[in-house]
Amino acid sequence: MKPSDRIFCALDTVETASAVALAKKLQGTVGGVKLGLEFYCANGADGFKAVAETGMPIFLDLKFHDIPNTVAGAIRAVAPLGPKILTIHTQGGPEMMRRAAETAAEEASKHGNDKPWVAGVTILTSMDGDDLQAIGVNDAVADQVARLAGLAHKSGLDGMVCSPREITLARQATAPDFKLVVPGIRPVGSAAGDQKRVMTPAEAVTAGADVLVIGRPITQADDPAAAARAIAGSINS
Ligand SMILES: O=c1ccn([C@@H]2O[C@H](COP(=O)(O)O)[C@@H](O)[C@H]2O)c(=O)[nH]1
Repeated sequence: MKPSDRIFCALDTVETASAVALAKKLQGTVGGVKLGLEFYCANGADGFKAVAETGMPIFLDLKFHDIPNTVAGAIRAVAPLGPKILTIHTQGGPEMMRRAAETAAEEASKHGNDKPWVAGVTILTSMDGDDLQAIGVNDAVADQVARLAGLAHKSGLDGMVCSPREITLARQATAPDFKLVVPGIRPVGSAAGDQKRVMTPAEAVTAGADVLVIGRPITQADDPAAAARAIAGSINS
């Protein structure tokens, strides 16, 4: 796999036209784009379809977190769009994750699409140990991520979302082919912003990340395609 193919650029905007323009500019410099809550709440399925028309593979990052029946219904609703990756929260528990995985597989075959990877979000990369304690989780971030990783794998998910700092332990708690989707990526010199558990692109790939999710270091650059190329180059070297 080329280093650039591992990069999914987060298009966090409410404007379909900006997302489409950026997706076009990034053609050939990244493996796909990510549409998340901000974009989908503003533009819904029509916005998704407009970006999909550029030909870019799409990671639909809606982080479903609800009872099993509701999450299954949400997956049925977005499955016809044919996303390459979908996210749910692992904290919804094993039954919710099982239903999500089953539903994604059934719906993909019904609509003639490739089965999306269903990836479980563990602990958001914007959180640290103090944030976990504040919500009543007294374990260290690493221990909680390892627990959720094992649960996600046993529940039939295709992969998980974790910070680059937990890649090694996530791999140990799952399997060699379990997809590790990794935000919290900051090239040397980039502002961390609200991200608390970060590493550089090269460090994350060396540790074993399958997909690097990178937003602002690309989208806020003067030349986003050049920024994406520089990131891919840093992974290569
Ligand atoms: O734990 C998580 C889960 C998802 N994200 C998403 O990734 C991007 C990161 O964007 P940057 O601009 O590179 O910080 C963003 O869309 C988040 O919603 C995450 O950061 N952490």
